[in-house]
Parts: sequence; C-alpha cells; structure tokens
Amino acid sequence: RLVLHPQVQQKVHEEIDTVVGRSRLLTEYDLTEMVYLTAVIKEVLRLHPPGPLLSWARLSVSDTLVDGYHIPKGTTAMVNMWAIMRDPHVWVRPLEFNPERFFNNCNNMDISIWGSDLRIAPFGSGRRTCPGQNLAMTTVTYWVASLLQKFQFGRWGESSIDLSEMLRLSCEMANPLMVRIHSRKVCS
Ligand code: HEM
Repeated sequence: RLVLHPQVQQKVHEEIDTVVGRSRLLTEYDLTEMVYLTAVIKEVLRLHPPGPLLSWARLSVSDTLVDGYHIPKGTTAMVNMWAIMRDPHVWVRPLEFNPERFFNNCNNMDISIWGSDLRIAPFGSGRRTCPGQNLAMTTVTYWVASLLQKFQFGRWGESSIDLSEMLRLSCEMANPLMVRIHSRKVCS
C-alpha cells in the first residue's frame, strides 16, 4: 500500500522525521506520537485483514434471533469482517485507501479497532477477541516505522503492485511483493 500510494509514504516519512529525526534510531517510545502511521496501519487492517472471517467459528448454544434471522441451536456461524470493513453502508468510498478517514476534526483517532466498534474489528470482538492485539499493533507499528525511517520503498521497474490475496492460515499476498528500496541515510 505504501508503494501504491507514495503520497501516504511521504507523509509517514515526514512524521518520522518530525517525531524522531535522522540523527538517532527510532525506539518503541516514539510510537505513541506516530498518529498518522497508526492511521495508515488501521487502514491497511481495514482493507487487508489477516483474519478476514475472524478465524474462529461461533456455535449457537440455543435457538436465537439475530437481526431478524432465526439461528437454530447448534448452528456454526462465521463473522465476515472483511465484508463489513468494505461495506458501502458503513464506510464512505470503502475501496479507497484513505488513512485520513481515521482522524476526526480534532486530529484524534476517531474509530477504535479493539473490538468495541463493530465497523472495524480486525482482532475480533467479545470473549474470544485476539489476546495478542496490543503486541501485534506495537510490533507491526515498530517494524514499519523502523523500516521507513531508514528506507524509501518504490516500484520495481514498470511492474504494478499485485494486491491479490490468498486465504491460508491467515490472509496473505498471493504473490511475492517486488519493490525497489532506497536508503534514507539515517545515523545508527
Ligand atoms: C496483526 C496481527 C494479528 C491479527 C490481525 C490477529 C487477529 C486475530 C483474530 C481476528 C482472532 C479471532 C478473534 C475472534 O474470533 O473474535 C485472533 C485470535 C487469536 N489471536 Fe490474534 N491476531 C494477530 C496477532 C496475534 C499475536 C501477536 C498473538 C499472540 C502473541 C495472537 C494470538 C491469538 C490467539 C491465542 C487467538 C485465539 C483467542 C481465542 O480463541 O480465545 N494474535 N487473532
């Protein structure tokens, strides 16, 4: 996504340069100030959730009614979070990659991804929610920020970016990503 949307990558680079600069390496403590990068990662999780069907099926233990639909006892159900996170009734221009959608007028994060807001729950919701969600967000933000502090990622020749996906244990890129990497000259 950062290669496909170089203006977004540039804004992340600007944020890293403002928060950390280039004279020292980024640390985990810098991450709380990376509000734009956090919005970028949220937007990637919205469009490319690694667990699109929330992974674990639910079994109804009694007859119940969900949104007018009768669900008999013993039914196995899966939550299609992938579809919810691309639903035009829920999101404005859902197929557009737009991290800005996660800012409200005060520039604060508006929409929680921790399971309290069912418009976007890439880690699930309820008692079987992902116990690794904080570790996951911190690690992913740290990796991406560390790589972007040192490098700029661009297209490999004339090749286009293939966003095809394949559902294995998690949802992955179907084909390997080929990119050209430029150094940004950071003191280590
Ligand atoms: C970006 C990274 C990750 C994503 C998107 C993710 C997403 C998910 C999702 C969607 C579920 C199912 C939740 C549900 O059914 O409601 C789940 C479950 C789970 N995740 Fe993650 N996860 C990530 C990273 C991690 C990490 C780093 C760990 C462990 C250190 C972890 C451990 C687990 C476990 C143990 C469960 C099963 C929980 C249960 O069934 O009670 N996950 N995860």
